[in-house]
Amino acid sequence: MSAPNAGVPAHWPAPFAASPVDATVSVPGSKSLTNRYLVLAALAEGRSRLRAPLHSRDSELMVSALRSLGATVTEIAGDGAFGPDLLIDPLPPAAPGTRRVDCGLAGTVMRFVPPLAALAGGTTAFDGDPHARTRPMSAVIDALRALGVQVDDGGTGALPFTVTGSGHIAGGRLEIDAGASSQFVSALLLAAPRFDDGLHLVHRGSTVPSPDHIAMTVAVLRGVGVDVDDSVPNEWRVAPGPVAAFDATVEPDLSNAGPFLAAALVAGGTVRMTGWPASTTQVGDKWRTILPALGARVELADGTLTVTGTGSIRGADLADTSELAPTVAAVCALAASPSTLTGIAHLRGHETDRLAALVTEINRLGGDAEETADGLVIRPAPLHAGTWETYADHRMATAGALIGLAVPGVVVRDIETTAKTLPQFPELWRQLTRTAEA
Ligand SMILES: O=C(O)C1=C[C@@H](OP(=O)(O)O)[C@@H](O)[C@H](O)C1
Ligand SMILES: C=C(OP(=O)(O)O)C(=O)O
Repeated sequence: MSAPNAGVPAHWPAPFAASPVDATVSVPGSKSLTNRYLVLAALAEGRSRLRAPLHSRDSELMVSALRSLGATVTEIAGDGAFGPDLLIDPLPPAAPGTRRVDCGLAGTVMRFVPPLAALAGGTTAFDGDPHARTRPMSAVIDALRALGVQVDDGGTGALPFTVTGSGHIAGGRLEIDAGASSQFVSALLLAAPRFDDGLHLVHRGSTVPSPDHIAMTVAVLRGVGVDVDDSVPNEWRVAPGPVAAFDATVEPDLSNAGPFLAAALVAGGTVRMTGWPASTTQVGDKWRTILPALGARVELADGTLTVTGTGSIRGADLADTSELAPTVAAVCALAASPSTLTGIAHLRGHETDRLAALVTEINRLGGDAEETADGLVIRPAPLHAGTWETYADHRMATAGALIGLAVPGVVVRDIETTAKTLPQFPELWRQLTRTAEA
């Protein structure tokens, strides 16, 4: 269920803040948690309930994929402010036959669902948006083959491909190179309790990116009774065994909270984000250290994170910002001193090549951004009006909106691409800026 954005123009004039913002904001559920819970519910021993889940393009693609494999997903009224809860009845013991799965541009769908398709049996054809065909996939394809699953990809190592499963996977020891995406590790760990012998996964290669997302996978697995040993760096052991049916409430998406929180820094003023968890595995919890490094005051009290701009934005050297990087880069483009972002080379394989996209769009508005081998250098430069291209990337869209808050005349093309994880973005952004508009 996506909130309608009727009347949102293809060329969206980003609201400019003529005065400081002062707003209290809530955002819908975490994409990463919602899609992990959905996968585990499909493997569970009975009916699970997901409270306050995300309803967005990525979560709907996951629901459709699981339904096509034979799971039942039903909407039921709940307490969440952004849509119904979900009841999930797991995959049947065997699902022979053929079906198609549309991955859209969702990394979680294209990486997490193929192992499930192998466990379900039958033949599943995977494809997605045009850019999805260029996203790294070969580690999952090679892993499935090493586990004895037939995968036909025409030799590309990418979408589109077909998975033909026998309905079970023996498992055991497996080596992969997860240097291009943490989702390769998460995909295999999530399915592993259902492998006959479990899984001993070993990563060989350059550093695995986005380690917080792997920690989230391990925590969610443990939460449904799965025994996971991650005590050795770059190795994970998942014991075979049942996945307990569960009733879980999804935390708000702290990565999507980022642009709203950063608005306090960019426009000045205060933004209060409700529902901030006391403890979490979401990478977005890093806003509590990133935003102060860029010049904001941040306070967490009684589940509300309050961010206050101090009137100046300073640059910073920040490592491993993962999916937060586009928002961070937008703030850095408005900073009074240089910034260096490192540990994000793998963003070249995200929804678009985010390093190239950020450099192109920041510089198009008069900025001074440069790609490095593993990130970005952004130096102070006065920005001017212009069009901000989004490349079908939700986080490029929100980054453009953030810059438009401080620079009059920024027009974001295809703001509706935010529907990937936050269909309410244009409306929530409008509410945020209402107090600050000229
Ligand atoms: O597992 C997940 O939910 C995600 C893992 C990360 O992927 P990468 O490791 O490819 O960065 C992150 O960037 C993505 O937005 C979501
Ligand atoms: C990289 C992202 O998404 P995906 O889950 O499609 O990889 C993201 O949301 O920033």
